[in-house]
Amino acid sequence: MHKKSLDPNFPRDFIDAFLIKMEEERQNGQSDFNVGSLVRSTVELFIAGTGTTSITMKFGLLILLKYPEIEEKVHEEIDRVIGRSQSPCMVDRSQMPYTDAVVHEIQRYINLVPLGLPHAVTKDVHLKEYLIPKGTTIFPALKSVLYDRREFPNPEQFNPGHFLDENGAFKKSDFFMPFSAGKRICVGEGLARMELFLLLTTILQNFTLKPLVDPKDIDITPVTTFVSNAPKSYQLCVLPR
Ligand code: HEM
Repeated sequence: MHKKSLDPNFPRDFIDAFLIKMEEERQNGQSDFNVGSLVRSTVELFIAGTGTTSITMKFGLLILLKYPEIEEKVHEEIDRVIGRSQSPCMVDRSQMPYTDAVVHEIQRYINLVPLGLPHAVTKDVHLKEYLIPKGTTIFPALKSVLYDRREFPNPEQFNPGHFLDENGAFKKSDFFMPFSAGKRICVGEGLARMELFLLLTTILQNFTLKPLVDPKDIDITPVTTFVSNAPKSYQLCVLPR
C-alpha cells in the first residue's frame, strides 16, 4: 500500500522514508535498507512502542488503586490546573508537579525493562578492578539506579515524594533511567513520557478508580519475566466523576 501511493517529495511516515532510502541505495549491494530490515524495524517499533506504555499504564492504575490518597491528590491537581471541561495537554505538566512526580514514581517503581537491552563492549574496558574484554555482552541492570537507596530513601516503597522537594516542586533525578542511558537510550522516550502523562490525566480527569478488593490486599509487586516487569492481573472498576 505504501509503495503504491509513495510520493518521494512528501514522505508521510517512517515506512515512506525507509522506502525512499531503499530506492536511493538500490545500486549498493551492501545496503542495510531492504524489505527485510524494513519489516523488522517496523515490527520492532510497534512492539517497543505499544507494549511498554500500556504495561506502564496498567501498572500505574493498579498502584493508584492501592493508594487512593495519591489518586485523590492527582484529582485535586487536575481540577485546579486543567479543570473538567478542557482536555489535558503537555503544557499543563509544568504546573502539575505532583502528577509529574506520580508518573516518574510509577516508572521508577515498576522498573519496566529490568535488564535494558543487551549491548556489546566495542573495546577492552577497565571498570574498577575488572577487565571487560571486547565483545562481552552487557545487560545494564537498571534497578541499580532506580532503587538506589541514597537517591530514593526506602526504594521498595511507592512514594511520589521521591520526585518532590520540601516545597512540593518537582525534583529531577539523574537516577531516573527507566529508558536506559547513553547513545542507545530508548528512542521513544519523549513520546512515551507524553503518552503516559496525557493518558493518566485524561483517565483521572473523567473517572475515579474503584478497587474490587480492599486496597491493603492489593499486591503491587512486579511479576518479573526476563524482558520486562508486569503487574499481576487484576480487575478494576471506573466511576464517572
Ligand atoms: C514506558 C515506555 C518505555 C520504556 C520504559 C522504554 C524503555 C526502553 C529501554 C530500557 C530501552 C533499551 C535502551 C538500551 O539499549 O540501552 C529501549 C529501547 C528502545 N525503545 Fe523504548 N521504552 C518505552 C517506550 C518506547 C516507545 C513509545 C517507543 C517507540 C515509539 C520505543 C522504542 C524503542 C526502540 C526502537 C528501542 C531500541 C533503540 C536502539 O536500540 O537504539 N520505546 N526502550
